Amino acid sequence: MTADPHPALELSGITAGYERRAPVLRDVSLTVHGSEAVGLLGPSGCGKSTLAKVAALLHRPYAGTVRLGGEPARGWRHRAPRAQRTAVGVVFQQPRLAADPRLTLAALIAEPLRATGRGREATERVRELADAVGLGGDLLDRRPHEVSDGQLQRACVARALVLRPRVLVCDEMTAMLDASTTAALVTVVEDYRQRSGAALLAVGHDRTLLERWCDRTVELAGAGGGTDGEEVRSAPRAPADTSAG
Ligand SMILES: Nc1ncnc2c1ncn2[C@@H]1O[C@H](COP(=O)(O)OP(=O)(O)OP(=O)(O)O)[C@@H](O)[C@H]1O
Repeated sequence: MTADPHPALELSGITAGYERRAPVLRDVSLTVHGSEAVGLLGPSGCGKSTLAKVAALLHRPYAGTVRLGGEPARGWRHRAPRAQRTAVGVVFQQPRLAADPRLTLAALIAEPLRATGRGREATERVRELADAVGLGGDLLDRRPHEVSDGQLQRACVARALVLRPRVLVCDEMTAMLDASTTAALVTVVEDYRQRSGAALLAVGHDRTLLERWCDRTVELAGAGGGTDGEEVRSAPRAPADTSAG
């Protein structure tokens, strides 16, 4: 790949952990260029989700730098500047933990627009995204407890795309889904990326899926007490096919 002075996402020397305990990640670096899809693999507990949260500005590392489009992160969680927070869309593994149970699916998808003063765009954008993720009938009017996990995850993917992020972080997005919902949601993300040129960091355990889906995969090591260094293994993409099975 030619030199890219402003990669979509650049993690440099990230050392991160929880409550000042021993770091889970030590000096991990990873760059995802615009339009690139990178799959992040590694054993359970090695820190993949921690790195995903750091990338999404949701977890402050002990040390290291996150750059979005070349700009260093200027805060974490709600203290991150709006322009940086909204540049990253995130989908988590468990939609029930991520979704406010009081909101209808329509309100859930629209909420980032309303929170950024763009509520007027909500009706059209929700309709557009609901079509894309396959939420039809009265599903948009239901609350999370009235829909299946797969339907709720479809809404969470739509929500992650609603502000047209430059970077998407999908943390085990498909781990709870059946093969056809997995294939549908991967297609939605890929359609969005092809149209927008957004970068993707996809965390998962399903090596076959990530190697088909992504341009390359990287592997965090992990054994005992944290991940050191960066790309332990990097595999090229298998022939294009985003189906799960
Ligand atoms: N909120 C937290 N507080 C304290 N420790 C945490 C917290 N979240 C994760 N950890 C610990 O950090 C380490 C890395 O967790 P993380 O979820 O990043 O790993 P992972 O590679 O995504 O695992 P998995 O593949 O099982 O989802 C684990 O030892 C975990 O117990």
